[in-house]
Amino acid sequence: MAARNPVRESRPQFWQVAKRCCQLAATVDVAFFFLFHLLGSPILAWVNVVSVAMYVVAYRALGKKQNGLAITLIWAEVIIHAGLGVVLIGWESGFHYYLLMFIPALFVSMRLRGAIAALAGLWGYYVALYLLMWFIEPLQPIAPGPLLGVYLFNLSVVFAMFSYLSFFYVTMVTSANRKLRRMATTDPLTGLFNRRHMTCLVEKELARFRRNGHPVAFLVLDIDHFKAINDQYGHETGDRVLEDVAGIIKTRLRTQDLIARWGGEEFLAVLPDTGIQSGQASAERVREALLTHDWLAPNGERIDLTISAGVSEFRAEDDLNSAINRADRALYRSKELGRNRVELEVVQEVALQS
Ligand SMILES: Nc1nc2c(ncn2[C@@H]2O[C@H](COP(=O)(O)OP(=O)(O)OP(=O)(O)O)[C@@H](O)[C@H]2O)c(=O)[nH]1
Repeated sequence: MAARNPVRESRPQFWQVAKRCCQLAATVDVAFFFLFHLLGSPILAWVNVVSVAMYVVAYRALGKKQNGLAITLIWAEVIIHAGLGVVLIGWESGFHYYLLMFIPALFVSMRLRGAIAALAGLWGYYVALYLLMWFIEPLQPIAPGPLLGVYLFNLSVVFAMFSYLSFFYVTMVTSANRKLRRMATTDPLTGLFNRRHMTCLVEKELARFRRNGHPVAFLVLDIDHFKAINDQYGHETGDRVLEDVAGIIKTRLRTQDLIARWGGEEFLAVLPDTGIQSGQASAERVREALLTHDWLAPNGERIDLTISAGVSEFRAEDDLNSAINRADRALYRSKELGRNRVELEVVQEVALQS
């Protein structure tokens, strides 16, 4: 049943909270069982035994992902229990507050149209109960003192449950936002910035560069013969290599450096406050770290992994693309000159100077 309902399947945290609520509600009902015996209201006392049984079944149903059955049981329990509580000992018992707990839960557990229909039904039931108690006296009234105690107890439980639900909603929304932001800005495999986000970040960095004139170095790093690694050891090993390469690049550069997965096996690093010579030194550091790392395939074979890199420095007349293009040209030269090396884009600079 649950598998056919994408709304229910898409909010697993809600169903975790529903399980907790079942535990909490069952505990409260056990307390009520003894309380109403003491207060001389046996019907309400025994209602709690049925309630606990319903919560146990609902809890187990949630565990088996039978969410439809669970929500039906929880609904039935609260509606009957709240109704009986009000009819037997009066509106002043505060049992009706439990009905209000459904309002936020409805919107999380149902599609909008269903939630609105259920909300209208809930409102009708709540109002009908209220009006009924205008015309009839409670069927099993209890003394004013205990009635006040029951009211305060119910009010406190509803306060606690609302707080818990509100805390849950805020936590869920915050974590969903964080996840969305991460998905929108990072590459899932390596955890580095993705190309789109990197472009935004670098544009900001370059605006800063234009203001204060500090140098910015661009490093384009590309794994050599990566296709052969994939072909020989499989795509999964290729993925693991990419993750590890990203990790090593990160550790070898500074925290303020911006690093992205720019293409399949190509990485872009933008180093603020770094001239072309320092950029070259950083690229060399990365290249050596990757060269000396022990790259082992799952079968224990050693993988020979090297990278080639091209380095350029941002110039006042550049835009993002022209600076990257120069680093790319240097990278091509590294590949042409035999790979496993770092080249600078000096051609254009010489041309401009002459
Ligand atoms: N495992 C894995 N492979 C990828 C991924 N993205 C791109 N590739 C592979 O990277 C390889 C890149 O191959 P090429 O562009 O020929 O480059 P190369 O083999 O590294 O050769 P050179 O760059 O010339 O040294 C291709 O086989 C892609 O399938 C990825 O996310 N995971």
